Amino acid sequence: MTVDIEKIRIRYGRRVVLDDLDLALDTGVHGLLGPNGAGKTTLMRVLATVARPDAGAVRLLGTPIGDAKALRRVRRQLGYLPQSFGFYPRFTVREFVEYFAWLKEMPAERIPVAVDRALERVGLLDRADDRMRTLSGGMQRRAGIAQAIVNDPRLLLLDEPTAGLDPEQRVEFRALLRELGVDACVLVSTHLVEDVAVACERVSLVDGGRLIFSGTPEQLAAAGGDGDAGDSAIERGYTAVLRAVRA
Ligand SMILES: Nc1ncnc2c1ncn2[C@@H]1O[C@H](COP(=O)(O)OP(=O)(O)OP(=O)(O)O)[C@@H](O)[C@H]1O
Repeated sequence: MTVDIEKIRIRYGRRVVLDDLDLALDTGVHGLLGPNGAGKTTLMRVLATVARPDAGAVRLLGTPIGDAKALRRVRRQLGYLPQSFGFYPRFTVREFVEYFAWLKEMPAERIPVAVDRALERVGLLDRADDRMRTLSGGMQRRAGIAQAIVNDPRLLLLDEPTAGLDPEQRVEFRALLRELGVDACVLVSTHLVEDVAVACERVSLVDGGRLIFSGTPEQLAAAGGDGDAGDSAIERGYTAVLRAVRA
C-alpha cells in the first residue's frame, strides 16, 4: 500500500478533527469528498507530512513516518498541492517550479527537463518566463499542480486542484489525472462530484473527521435513490451516505 494509516487522531483544542481514521490507498486516482470542515485538508496535510497526528500510525510508501531520515526519503517522492499556497510574486513560473524541484532534492541535471515537462503537462509552457503574479488565478493553480508533479511523485496529493479552472482546463486536467494514476497513488480532494465520477477509480467520503464511505464511484452512486437531493446519481449517493451517517 502506498498510503496506510491507522486510527489517526488530530484535535485542535477541544475539537476532534480526525477521529480514529483509517485509510489505505494504492496506485490509481482516488477522490476525497466531504462537506466543509469534514477534515479533508487536515488529512491531506498528514499525508503530506506537514501535520503530525496526536495518535495513530502513518505509513507512506512502505515507510513508517518517524525520524528525519524516513521523512526525507518520503518527501522526495511526494507531490503536494495545498489548498492555498504562497509564492514569491516576482518568481517566474519556471523559477517557481524549479524551486520545488530543488526542495525535493532532485538531481540538478534532471531539473530543467523535468520543469519544462511539468509545465507542458499543465499547459503553461508558453507562460514559463512570466512572473507568477501576472498569472490568472486558474493559471496559478496550474503552476501549483506543475510543482506537485515535477518530481514524478509516487504519492501525489492535490487539495482542490480544479478550483478556479475553466471547463476546458478541467477536462484536460482529468485526462492528466488518469495518466498520472497509472504509476502513482493520486489523492484528489474536491467538492466537484463530477470530477470524481469521471476521473477517479475509487472514492472516500469523510464527515466529522471519520471515513464514512470508501468504494467505487459506481458504488457511491448506487447508494442514492430518487428521494435524495442531487442532480446526478453520484450526488444523490453522496447525500444519501451523509444522511444515513447523521441519522
Ligand atoms: N489550525 C487549526 N486550528 C484550529 N482548528 C482547525 C485548524 N485547522 C483546521 N481546523 C478545524 O478542523 C476542521 C477540519 O478542517 P479542514 O480544513 O481539514 O476541513 P475540510 O474538509 O478541508 O474543509 P473545506 O471543505 O471547507 O476545505 C474544521 O472544523 C476546522 O475549523
